[in-house]
Amino acid sequence: MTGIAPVARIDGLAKTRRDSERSFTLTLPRLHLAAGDRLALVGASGSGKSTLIGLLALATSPDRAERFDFWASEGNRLDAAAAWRSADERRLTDARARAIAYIPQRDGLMEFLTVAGNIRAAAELAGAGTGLDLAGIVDALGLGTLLSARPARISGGQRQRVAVACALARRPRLILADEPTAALDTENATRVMSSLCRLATEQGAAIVLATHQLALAAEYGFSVLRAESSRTGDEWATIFRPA
Ligand SMILES: Nc1ncnc2c1ncn2[C@@H]1O[C@H](COP(=O)(O)OP(=O)(O)OP(=O)(O)O)[C@@H](O)[C@H]1O
Repeated sequence: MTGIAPVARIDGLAKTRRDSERSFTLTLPRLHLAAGDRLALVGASGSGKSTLIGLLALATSPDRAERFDFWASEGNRLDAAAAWRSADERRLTDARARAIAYIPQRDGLMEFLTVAGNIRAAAELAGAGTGLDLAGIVDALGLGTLLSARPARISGGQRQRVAVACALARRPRLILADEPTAALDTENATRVMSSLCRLATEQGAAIVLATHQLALAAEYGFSVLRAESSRTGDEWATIFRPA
């Protein structure tokens, strides 16, 4: 994956999680992402996709990172490996808030705000409210008639499109999506994926998508990092490698 504007360059990343019964180690030898890239993380349940999303979100600290550079804007490189080593929470939080949007499996909307209120709140929280083309995003996602509705009154597919609108309204450089279409039927999954991909491309954002739906990811031109998992006794391990 190469491109003009880098978003993340990660080499030699590792993270171990332990509980009383077992340990799980995730290794990511290399991931270089540029603006406009589309990458799918594919693997069985428990193989570490969500853990990797947390690492990419600058939310989970790596145990080892030979290199972990993140560009919150063009020309503005954060050495996240150094920031984690020195516990520089402020710089990590700032980059995360400004440049990374997250779409969960179920939408995470604020029930007490209307659809329009949710989208505006997402933009304001990321400091992206000024000059936001709210109408363009709303039109592209077919949400025009729903703006004054509360989330409880709209369907699962519509809610997920609002979640995509919230992510895009933040004008992120990196969109992390954790199985965003898993709870949707085929028609709604297609609608969410096509609008997400088209608008992210227009904005120049990279997308990283955790998914079991390899066919859907292939259809939208995602390259694939596959989880290769192994087990020795109570030690589990996954390496994410290009498929
Ligand atoms: N906070 C934690 N403490 C200890 N182990 C954890 C923690 N979170 C996750 N794990 C373990 O890490 C491994 C990877 O979990 P993760 O949720 O990243 O997988 P996943 O591929 O996203 O799974 P799914 O597709 O089911 O969401 C699992 O074995 C899980 O038990």
